[in-house]
Amino acid sequence: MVRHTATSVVTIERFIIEQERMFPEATGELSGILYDMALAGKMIANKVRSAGLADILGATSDVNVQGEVQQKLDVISNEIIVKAFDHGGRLCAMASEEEPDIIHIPEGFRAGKYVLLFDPLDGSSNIDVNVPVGTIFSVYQKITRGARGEMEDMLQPGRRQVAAGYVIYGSSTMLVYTTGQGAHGFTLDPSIGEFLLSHPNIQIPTRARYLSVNDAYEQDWPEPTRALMRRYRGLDGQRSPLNVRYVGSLVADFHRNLLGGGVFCYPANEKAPKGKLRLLYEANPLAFIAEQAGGLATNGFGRILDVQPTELHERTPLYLGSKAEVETVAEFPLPQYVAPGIPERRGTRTAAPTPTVAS
Ligand SMILES: O=P(O)(O)OC[C@H]1O[C@](O)(COP(=O)(O)O)[C@@H](O)[C@@H]1O
Ligand SMILES: [Mg+2]
Ligand SMILES: [Mg+2]
Repeated sequence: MVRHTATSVVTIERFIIEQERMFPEATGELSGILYDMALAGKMIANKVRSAGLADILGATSDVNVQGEVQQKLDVISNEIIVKAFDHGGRLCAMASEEEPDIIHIPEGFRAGKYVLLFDPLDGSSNIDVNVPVGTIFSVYQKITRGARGEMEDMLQPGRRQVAAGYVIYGSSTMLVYTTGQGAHGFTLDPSIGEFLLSHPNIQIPTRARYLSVNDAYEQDWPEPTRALMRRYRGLDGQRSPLNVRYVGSLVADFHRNLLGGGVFCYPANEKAPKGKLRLLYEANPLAFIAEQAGGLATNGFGRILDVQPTELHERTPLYLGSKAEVETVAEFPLPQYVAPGIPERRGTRTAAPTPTVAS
């Protein structure tokens, strides 16, 4: 692998090709998917950047499968991604936060061997107030026979992802992705319209600085969760306090913690027994990035990437970020509102996930 520094002028396309060369059997289809995601990211960035000038702020009158009112930019971003991928011959199906069912490749187009799952616009509640938002994506290889993508191809444990990443639309637009060879960040240079390598081989700082949690839900948290948050705040004298930072856009909170060191938490509670965030297109892709950057991700009962999904839009409690802070979760016996979806290992309940080599 060619070694690059943050100052090398390397486009994402060139970087993807160099990574592909490490796999002589590669067909270029996965590289093509990453190109198309970079293109879709640029197109969405364009919309987000000028949102205040065009009539694309605000809500539609439609409610999505999550029961949330769709924002205009949710719908626009979803369309941009579907159009970027529905003809390329690389995918056999897609799934989106904004669509109830699998999105099949239209008849007449060659179906590829991969499936793509995505959150077209993450942090929708922040769109109208100019706070960073993002796009999150996850890619798997098809496992079923036949050309069409099936639900089984979507419901694979996160450890089987072949690629994952996100685009953050903040003070600059960045794309961070992994194919299992480290996590790498690219910054969009608007003057040339190119994503350039700016953060090669990201390593999440082991010494955490930030805690990202919405404590407006504190009254609904069970006692062990409150105790965990007291630990992070240094209130039980076991550690120095983490500084609280919460944007309310998962991508933005995760990105800060990935670069600055920290832990993001979205616990379950009686009212939300599985938390809020979606396993397939929010938790799994960021967990893959976190692990590739030396961090961890758990649902409080085990490694997020080992969860066997059962539904397309299933939710999960999420603790994600710096290794030591995520491992701390294991010290607090969180109540199990629902089965954690992780195959039981005889006699152990290990909240702290132990990353294993992808199978
Ligand atoms: O307002 P809450 O309950 O803290 O939830 C905020 C969370 O919801 C989300 O906005 C959900 O994602 P979407 O905007 O893609 O639906 C996350 O980005 C964020 O972390
Ligand atoms: Mg989201
Ligand atoms: Mg969304």
